[in-house]
Amino acid sequence: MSFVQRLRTAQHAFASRVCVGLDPVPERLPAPFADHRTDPQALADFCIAIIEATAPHCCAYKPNLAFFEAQGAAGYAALESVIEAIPNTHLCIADAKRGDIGHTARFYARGLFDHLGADAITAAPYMGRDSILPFLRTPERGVFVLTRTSNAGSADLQECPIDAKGDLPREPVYQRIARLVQRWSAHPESEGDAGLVVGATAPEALAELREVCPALPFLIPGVGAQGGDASAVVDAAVTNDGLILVNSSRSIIYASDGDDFADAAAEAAAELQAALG
Ligand SMILES: O=C(O)c1cc(=O)[nH]c(=O)n1[C@@H]1O[C@H](COP(=O)(O)O)[C@@H](O)[C@H]1O
Repeated sequence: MSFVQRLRTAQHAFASRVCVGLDPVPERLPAPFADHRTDPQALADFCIAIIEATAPHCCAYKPNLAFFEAQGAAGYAALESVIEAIPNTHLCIADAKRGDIGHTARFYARGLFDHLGADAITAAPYMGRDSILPFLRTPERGVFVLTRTSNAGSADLQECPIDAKGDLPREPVYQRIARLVQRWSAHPESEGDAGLVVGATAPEALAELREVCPALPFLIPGVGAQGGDASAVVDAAVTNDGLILVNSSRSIIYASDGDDFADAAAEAAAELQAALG
């Protein structure tokens, strides 16, 4: 089954468009971990408790590799056990933000898909088609390409106009990225699915990109801690064909710093699930 079909199935099964972001910061681990916050095993135990509590309210998890790699080899082992704990009914998006020449990208793909077992990954488009296509050569997997990101500096490059080229119009860089991702997705060598990463903090860009790419799945971070509005996201980006997967990390996993952290995370995930309809 294709990545998009699997995502659709998971979204139906849990009636949820929520992706829970797993971005564990040792200093922020809740009270039950107070005595061993710097132990990478605590990162794993915390994330696994979050997964168990939030599973009924979400369809996917997005571990961001940075938070695990920061702990070295033991942190990477923690990441492996966290990914293993994600139920088969849910998808795993490895937030790795890769982007390198094709030869190297093939090995990134191998590590993330074959070794870690991610269902999809995130990648940066700066190096163009041969940096993305290797991720699309794996059947049943997905790659979400950074298109219009949620952060303060996103406009520095992404909103710059870019000249017309061939049948591509003059347009802002983020729209060009979307058009190119659509082409890469339809490339004869592509066996996986491509999608866009579009921040919830720019709902007008979300709506524009939905016009450009009516059927690509969108991974949408930026609700919760970054202030994006869930209902604006739904208005801008939901269509019959185009799935949205809305990620929130801090507002769910740190909903409480007490003994009730897992219940509080479940409640925060359920609230986002309800807000996304
Ligand atoms: O690729 C991403 O997931 C991503 C893209 C983007 O434009 N903005 C963004 O915040 N992210 C990631 O999404 C997560 C957002 O975390 P919270 O702000 O805590 O919900 C982090 O892991 C970010 O690295």
